[in-house]
Amino acid sequence: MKTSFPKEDIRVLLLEGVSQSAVDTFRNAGYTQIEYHKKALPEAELIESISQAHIIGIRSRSQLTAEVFQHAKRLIAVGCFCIGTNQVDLDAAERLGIPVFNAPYSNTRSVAELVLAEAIMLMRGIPQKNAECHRGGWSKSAAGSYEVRGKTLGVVGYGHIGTQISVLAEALGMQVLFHDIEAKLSLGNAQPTASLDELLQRSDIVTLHVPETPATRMMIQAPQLAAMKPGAILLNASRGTVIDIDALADSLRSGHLGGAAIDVFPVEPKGNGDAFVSPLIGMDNVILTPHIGGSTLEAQDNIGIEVAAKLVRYSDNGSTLSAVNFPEVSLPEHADSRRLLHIHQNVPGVLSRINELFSAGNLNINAQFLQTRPALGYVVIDVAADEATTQELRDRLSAITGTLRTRVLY
Ligand SMILES: NC(=O)c1ccc[n+]([C@@H]2O[C@H](COP(=O)([O-])OP(=O)(O)OC[C@H]3O[C@@H](n4cnc5c(N)ncnc54)[C@H](O)[C@@H]3O)[C@@H](O)[C@H]2O)c1
Ligand SMILES: O=C(O)CC[C@@H](O)C(=O)O
Repeated sequence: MKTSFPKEDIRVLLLEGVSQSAVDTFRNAGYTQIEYHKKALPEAELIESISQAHIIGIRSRSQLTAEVFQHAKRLIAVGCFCIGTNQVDLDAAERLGIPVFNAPYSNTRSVAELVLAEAIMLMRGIPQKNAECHRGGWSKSAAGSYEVRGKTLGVVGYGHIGTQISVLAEALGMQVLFHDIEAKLSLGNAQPTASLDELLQRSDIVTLHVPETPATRMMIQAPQLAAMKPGAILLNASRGTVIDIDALADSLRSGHLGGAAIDVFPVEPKGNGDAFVSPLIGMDNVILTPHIGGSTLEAQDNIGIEVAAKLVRYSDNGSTLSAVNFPEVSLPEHADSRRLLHIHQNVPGVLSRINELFSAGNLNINAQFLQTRPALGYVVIDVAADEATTQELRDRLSAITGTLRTRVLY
């Protein structure tokens, strides 16, 4: 479809080595200006690049702060090629009328598989045995080595990842407890606990699958670690801010916890080759991985397609379905129509002023869809008008008080 702003002029900035499938999705949709970086950019470079970009795609390392958004004068949309969106100031993006998209499901199975594999490895003491063999040692013994069958797994955050782990763990013969702030339907025989503390006290293995929020920051500190069973195992593939990492190192050093597998850290290197620093380095009973819980080729390939397709859809047709910070609107295309987008502060009277413009011009609206959030309204309008009239309408729509952005799509 011919868009009013030529696709070849739309600049797409892709950072952090997002999958080639994202690049292919943009190219197949007619987007040719794609700037691709394997790493996250340092802030000054990010600001420079984002000031030219219409669309940006990131993973978990690029911090899109309110300050960065101030420089993003041309930006129309953000794609997080991952689940977490804590690296983006979603409110700042909303205030500027910029929708943010993510991939809420595509890597969840990969995380679930890794976590269960780590649970089994740690229960057998394999990380220690592996390290000893590499040092030329030999310690053939069953001491401290257990099956996971019959053990209790505590899942904190019973969402897309937590529930999959729960089902797979039951298939291995484990008992599953879970704790969530929302009421959740138990899958299989999993049981909710009355509190986080109860889960910590009753579980042999605890695995964390909460998002980064003010409530989950430092959710696991020294008292929570002390509440866990002696010899218990802690797994974290959620966000590095959820655990007090120094307290975890102390607990492991004291021998209270039996082991840990940590994929996410309070401070992570910006890219491959940069130094990794952690108080957990050198502990044989700790599996350390470089934030790769969701990094399988299958997951990254699917994420690339999913998020790029959402960005293309928004850019081509205005659909904001599944945006995480924006009113969700999707309107089928109408033959013989031109499509206008109007993003505005959600204050009374904007829609009536919009519609007054159309009736004053004696213009027929073929379709209209409005959706609001507390701070923001988004209306998509299909109008029977020629190109010049539509552009003129756009100028008038832009002058309505409270307008944040307007676009003529086609
Ligand atoms: N290591 C990786 O590579 C990797 C990959 C994917 C996701 N993640 C992280 O894992 C997190 C979880 O992913 P998901 O797909 O399961 O998300 P989800 O949104 O489906 O599930 C999160 C669950 O946590 C619950 N929750 C929120 N705050 C809570 C609190 N204070 N106490 C208890 N429960 C709380 C929610 O109600 C929800 O059920 C993501 O937000 C992301 O940060 C990491
Ligand atoms: O790919 C990444 O950088 C982040 C992966 C994961 O933490 C997510 O939130 O999906």
